Amino acid sequence: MTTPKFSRGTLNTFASPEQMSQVSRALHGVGRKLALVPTMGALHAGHRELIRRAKRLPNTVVATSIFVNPLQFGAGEDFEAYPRPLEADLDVLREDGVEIGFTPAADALYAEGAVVTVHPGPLGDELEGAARPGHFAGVLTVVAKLFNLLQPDYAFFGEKDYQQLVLIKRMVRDLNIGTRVIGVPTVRERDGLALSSRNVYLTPEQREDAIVLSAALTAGAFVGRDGADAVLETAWKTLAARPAVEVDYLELRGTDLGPAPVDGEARLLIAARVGSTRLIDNVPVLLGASVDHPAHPERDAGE
Ligand SMILES: Nc1ncnc2c1ncn2[C@@H]1O[C@H](COP(=O)(O)OP(=O)(O)OP(=O)(O)O)[C@@H](O)[C@H]1O
Ligand SMILES: CC(C)(CO)[C@@H](O)C(=O)[O-]
Ligand code: BAL
Repeated sequence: MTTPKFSRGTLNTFASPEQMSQVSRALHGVGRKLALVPTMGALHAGHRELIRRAKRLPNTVVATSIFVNPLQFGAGEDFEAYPRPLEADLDVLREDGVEIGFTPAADALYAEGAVVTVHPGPLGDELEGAARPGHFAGVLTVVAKLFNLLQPDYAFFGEKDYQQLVLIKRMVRDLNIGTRVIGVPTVRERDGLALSSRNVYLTPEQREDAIVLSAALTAGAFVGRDGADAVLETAWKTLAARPAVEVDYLELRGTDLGPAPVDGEARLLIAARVGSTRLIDNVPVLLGASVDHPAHPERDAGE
């Protein structure tokens, strides 16, 4: 079988997994590296930041996959409603200088009767996994399939989906996958709201309410020096200003999502429902009095 055509400096789109795999092997064969940015489409500035970082790598072809993965959606979730503006997405990829767009159909990616999946371990049932049973098995399975098909040297994921990033890093480590996973800080609107494809579901009023997620996280992180209880109390106080926002969880964890340390780096994570839209966010927190915190002039003046 002849290798499908790949032209440098332009967007090449492939829907066939077999063709995608052939092209990536051919590119590796001529010494090019591959960076993969997996997405579900409806591309926004968060995705574009992942692409921008990938584009910085030397001698590397950037591939973006666009695939709304049925396996990671539970019954009653928004699989059907999820936005799919494919033509606009391909325009974004062209504008950003992406050379490969991989847009498989679900029945091409999943063989009929496929039953083997990647089990995420206990963390897969916590936080997002508690609210979305089976979600992370679906995510890890599709990411493993993408890694197998493209054999990317690098793959970029956003910290907005922090638990997903931790689990993908763990999968790569535990299954000896040769891809280097790179996390990218969350891109936000000017009022702090984390960019998400699901923000389009919000009414103008809900959009106002949604600001409280990032406001609560940053308020909590700001008092990290005073310890875990202070962080959580401050975040909850901020959340109380928007009673229409229904918090699913607000948790302080270690950076690997194990228990938070008394002193050191931690992560504050939230999931909340604004109307019928479920939003997530998280921020880094420095915990305890014995670590160096950024200066806080008013308080430090009194010490
Ligand atoms: N605001 C953001 N900043 C940085 N990365 C992001 C941001 N939003 C999404 N990403 C990353 O882009 C990749 C693709 O995510 P996805 O296509 O699900 O978009 P999304 O906006 O997270 O959609 P959803 O609202 O369904 O979670 C993931 O690695 C995700 O973490
Ligand atoms: C990583 C991913 C593309 C797998 O479907 C998805 O979970 C996402 O967009 O974050
Ligand atoms: N960004 C994570 C994909 C999901 O919510 O299904």
